[in-house]
Amino acid sequence: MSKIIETLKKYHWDTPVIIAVSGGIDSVVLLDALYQSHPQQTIVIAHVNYHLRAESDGDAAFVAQLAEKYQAQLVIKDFHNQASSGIEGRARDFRYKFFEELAQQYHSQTVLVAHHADDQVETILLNLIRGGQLNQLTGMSAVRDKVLRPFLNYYRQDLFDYAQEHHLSWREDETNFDPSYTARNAIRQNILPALSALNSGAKRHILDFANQIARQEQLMNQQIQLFLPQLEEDWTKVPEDWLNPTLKRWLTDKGFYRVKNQQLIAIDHLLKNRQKPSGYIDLGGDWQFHKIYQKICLKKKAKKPKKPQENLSVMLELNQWNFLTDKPLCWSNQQPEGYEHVIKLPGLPGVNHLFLRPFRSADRLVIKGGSKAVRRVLIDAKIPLENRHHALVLTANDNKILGLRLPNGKWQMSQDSSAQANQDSTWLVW
Ligand SMILES: Nc1ncnc2c1ncn2[C@@H]1O[C@H](COP(=O)(O)OP(=O)(O)OP(=O)(O)O)[C@@H](O)[C@H]1O
Repeated sequence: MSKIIETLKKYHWDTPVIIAVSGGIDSVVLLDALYQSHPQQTIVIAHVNYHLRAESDGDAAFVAQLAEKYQAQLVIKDFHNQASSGIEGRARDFRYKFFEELAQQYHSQTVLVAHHADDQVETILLNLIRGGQLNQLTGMSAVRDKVLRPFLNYYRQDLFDYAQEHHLSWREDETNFDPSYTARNAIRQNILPALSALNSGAKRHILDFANQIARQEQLMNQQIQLFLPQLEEDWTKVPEDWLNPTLKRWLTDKGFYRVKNQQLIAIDHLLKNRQKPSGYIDLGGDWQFHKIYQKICLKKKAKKPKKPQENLSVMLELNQWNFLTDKPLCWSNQQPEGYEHVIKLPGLPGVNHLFLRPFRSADRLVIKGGSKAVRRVLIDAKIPLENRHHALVLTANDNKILGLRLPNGKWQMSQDSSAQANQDSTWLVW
């Protein structure tokens, strides 16, 4: 019995099985071998008529004949291309979406496609020259969701031999032979033959490398799984060499499959930059990667925050409640009782009003033995960059800063030793 049939016999599928048949030699061989190896299996043939070549309708008619020959059900879906570029990708997406719909409709867990070892080598080389992530060099997976590729260990020649031996006929796609048509064709027609002339084992060696990479990836993944919880809890706990691969996995787990190398490098720089305890990197779309001290997270790009007008200050009048902050705030000269939060202010003789306004870059708080820039206070209090503009300073007149209200609602007061708390004391309450 043919090795190919033996290979298929090893699979046990629930019925029905969906098989993607283009009418080309690969899928014709797969269909025949499926039929021979699983004679009791209910087979559903899925075919997409792309209407891209003059022969497209002929292909569909040929596939209909195959359905009769193998007593299979047949579903043909028409693809009407409206775009002028990116047809290949669009056609592929359309095809896999169609397969998934069919699988649901027929309650099937299995969609067979006939990619073989030569397709795999071409895919690996294509990915290699396009650039991207190392794991793309492992090529197509033998199983992904419901899609199964049982021929990845067989070369085109093996399928050709099978077709000859079993007197099969198939449709030829002339565009497959035109190297100017796609990069894949150029690899198939020119580059792989040239590589094989240099070393007859070239294709096998490329596949071997891909398998080794896949195994390394597996090992890396096992280790990365252990680091993922640490990354979320406190990224500085992840050993430096593992940070980048763990981040990559974290991003893909969150649905970011197409993060570019440049972006990963930028993220790496941001994390290691001690001068910048918080910051972000654009990931494309509306998303950003954020570092906030030891935490990392993904955030939707904030709509440009309205920068508070720096000169906008709110006057606090004695014993009047003010609603500028999330909890109403009052400056009072009456001994406060029963308030959750009270701050005692030094006597301010002759002062009838206080002001609350967004901080300015030159603002400084008085501390023991000197002063400290409000900007620095915010950094030391680990207020993320994007929240800092919510900080408010309390002033008696424009220059004398009594205190700072942090965006997290906490206060830091100036420690002005010249100002005595006395019977003229006032209080801030909220
Ligand atoms: N028109 C089609 N209708 C149904 N199945 C198809 C069609 N074209 C291709 N397939 C399935 O996809 C397999 C791969 O086909 P082919 O190598 O032509 O596609 P490709 O465009 O290189 O594929 P991919 O984009 O999936 O790598 C075929 O063996 C077949 O199982």
